[in-house]
Amino acid sequence: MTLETLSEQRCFGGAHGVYRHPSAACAGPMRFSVFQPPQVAQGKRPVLYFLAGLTCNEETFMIKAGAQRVAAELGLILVSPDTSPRDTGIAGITEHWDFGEGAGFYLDATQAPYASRFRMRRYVTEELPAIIAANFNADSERSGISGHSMGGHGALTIALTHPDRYRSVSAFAPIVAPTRVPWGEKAFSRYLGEDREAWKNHDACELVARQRFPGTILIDQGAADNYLLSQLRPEWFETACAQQGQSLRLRRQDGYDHYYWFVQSFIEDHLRHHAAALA
Ligand SMILES: N[C@@H](CCC(=O)N[C@@H](CSC=O)C(=O)NCC(=O)O)C(=O)O
Repeated sequence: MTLETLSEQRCFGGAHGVYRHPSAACAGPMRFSVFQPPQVAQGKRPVLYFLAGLTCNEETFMIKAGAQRVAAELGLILVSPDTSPRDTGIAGITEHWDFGEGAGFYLDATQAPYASRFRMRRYVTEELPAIIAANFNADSERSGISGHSMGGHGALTIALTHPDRYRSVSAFAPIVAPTRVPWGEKAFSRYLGEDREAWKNHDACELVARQRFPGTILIDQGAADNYLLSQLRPEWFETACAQQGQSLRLRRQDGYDHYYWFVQSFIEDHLRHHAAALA
């Protein structure tokens, strides 16, 4: 596998880079970004994967969240993948902002014509970690995962499915029950077909009822989020966690909306949450 460096720049004593590589999972080129803290010069460091939301790409989190200063202090490597394969050539795939390119929902599509390219679950959980381990000074045994909105859904569902691979999880304004809200219903019916039982494997409320994550899940949610009632419904996850005995720290932040002004206001707490679990 060849890893192509698209850019690499010094940042808080470490480096920020954007990379491209041929992906077996997504059957085409994929891009991701990495912040390496200065401590990678001394040895392997823990890794935090951050999954961005609808319409975002591999640079959104790195440019807008302002995470690098504290990640440099904590010695955390940050990795943010693109939100879907690109230039797939699938008919109509760029016509919607909440489905298709830029909206991969961190699952492996089972339906034609999407199944051949939209395999973001395999990409994020298998292919990308192997690339990070092979090319960066990363301690793969100490990996955490976080995300925003669609990416919060990705972080929660991936951590709840693979608690053996991720030692910490957090989310900003996550879609916690995609099987019951319009964004999820639209994407899942296309990527996964009409069998709603299969959808449940990608729904954090359903997954937490099956098995607990061995650690506290941290979620921040803006109380003035325009998507709160229509798409997010954190109280449904709060109830599911309470029923399962899952440790959850859900913080409702007065006056904050859905966007990266909100994410950048609380990213430090999330980085410290992960660093403590990955120490
Ligand atoms: N239709 C709009 C809105 C897209 C949008 O709100 N994207 C959010 C994530 S929503 C859930 O996954 C986002 O993170 N936007 C980037 C940002 O910088 O805030 C559009 O097309 O822009």
